[in-house]
Amino acid sequence: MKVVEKFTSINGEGTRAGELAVFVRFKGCNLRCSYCDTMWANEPDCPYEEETPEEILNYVLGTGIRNVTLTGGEPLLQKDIRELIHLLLQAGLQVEIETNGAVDLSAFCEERPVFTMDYKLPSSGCEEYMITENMELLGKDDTVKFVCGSKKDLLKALDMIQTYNLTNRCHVYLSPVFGSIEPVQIVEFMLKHRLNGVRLQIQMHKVIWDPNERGV
Ligand SMILES: C[S@@+](CC[C@H](N)C(=O)[O-])C[C@H]1O[C@@H](n2cnc3c(N)ncnc32)[C@H](O)[C@@H]1O
Ligand SMILES: Nc1nc2[nH]cc(C(=O)O)c2c(=O)[nH]1
Ligand code: SF4
Ligand SMILES: [Mg+2]
Repeated sequence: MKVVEKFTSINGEGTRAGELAVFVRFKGCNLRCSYCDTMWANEPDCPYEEETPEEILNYVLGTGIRNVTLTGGEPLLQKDIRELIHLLLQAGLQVEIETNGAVDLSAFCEERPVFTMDYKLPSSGCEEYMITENMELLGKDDTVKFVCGSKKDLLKALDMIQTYNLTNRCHVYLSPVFGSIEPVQIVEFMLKHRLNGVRLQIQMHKVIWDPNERGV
């Protein structure tokens, strides 16, 4: 598996935000979002370590931390990702996958990690690649995250939340594209549309550390 970084931190996003977590970031992505904060990991010449699922499991176990986030890049494109998920779950770890909404989740639903799935909005430039059938596969422990950079993005997120009845299906987060929309604009939008059951999320690691810092 192509690993570009592994580190321990607090999870800055998602339902376990604020809890300790181990991160494994994989190389490569099938999208190119306008705002991507880890584009470096997607570049063909990005250095990586080739690691087996067993080696990754041993690293994770060695940290003594029980939450594991697999991210990237797009983690679900790694050839051995199912084997890795299997090993981590078997070890009793809490496994979260950050995925981009452009990979069919049906292949990953037997042995079930927690999915934090983006729905890429218009300002990402990648909305056309969204597999909306994935919405039907999500359950109460999963999350749909809308990373919003504009008013148009917010309106599209509202439309998707209503169309797929998302707040009754899973967790729903609105998160600003870091630095390009004021969080207060999202709060005002939530108030205006009475978005009960939806949460604003700010990436905590970008507040705690330099926003461009890697490995945190
Ligand atoms: C870097 S991606 C990796 C996982 C997967 N490729 C995806 O897009 O979900 C992890 C999360 O960071 C979010 N993200 C990336 N760049 C961001 C930015 N500039 N501001 C806020 N969130 C960002 C993505 O939308 C995604 O939810
Ligand atoms: N601290 C911290 N929390 C995170 N949660 C999701 C991350 C990601 O890049 O997917 C991330 C990250 O890069 N750092
Ligand atoms: S899908 Fe994720 S990793 Fe890929 S370009 Fe978009 S934000 Fe970056
Ligand atoms: Mg990140």
